[in-house]
Amino acid sequence: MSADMGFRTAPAKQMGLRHLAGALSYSMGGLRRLMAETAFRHELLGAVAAMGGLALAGAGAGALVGQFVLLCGLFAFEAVNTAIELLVDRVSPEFSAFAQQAKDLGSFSVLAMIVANTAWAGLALWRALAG
Ligand SMILES: Nc1ncnc2c1ncn2[C@@H]1O[C@H](COP(=O)(O)OP(=O)(O)OP(=O)(O)O)[C@@H](O)[C@H]1O
Repeated sequence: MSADMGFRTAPAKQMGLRHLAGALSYSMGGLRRLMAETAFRHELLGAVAAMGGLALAGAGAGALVGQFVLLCGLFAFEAVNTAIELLVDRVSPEFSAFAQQAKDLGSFSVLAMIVANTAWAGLALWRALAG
């Protein structure tokens, strides 16, 4: 059986700090998988531009933290959307209304976060430059 097919045995359950270290390591695996997505790499570039632009414009700590939190939300939604796409492609490789709706809903969740990030960045930049 191949590891690529997802047939590996699940690791044994850990407790305490080992559980925390395991969870961190699984999350880093998710991040590595997310880096393979073009959309996520574009969002990372946008994140650097937004945080860098706000810092250069002299935005306050509140504006920077707000942007950071919204960017974390965007990355989280992108990760969940990618997971949905993987599951849908596995469950319904053929055309189906279920697959289309599931993917389009995931896609909309990412779009909503992009709009929220853009609105925050625009307002914070305007306030920093005007004030
Ligand atoms: N199995 C399917 N059945 C029906 N519609 C699908 C199916 N797979 C994808 N679609 C639809 O086709 C469109 C494009 O989907 P696709 O997954 O290719 O999006 P994408 O953003 O290009 O994906 P990727 O993240 O791979 O670049 C979407 O509207 C999606 O809902």
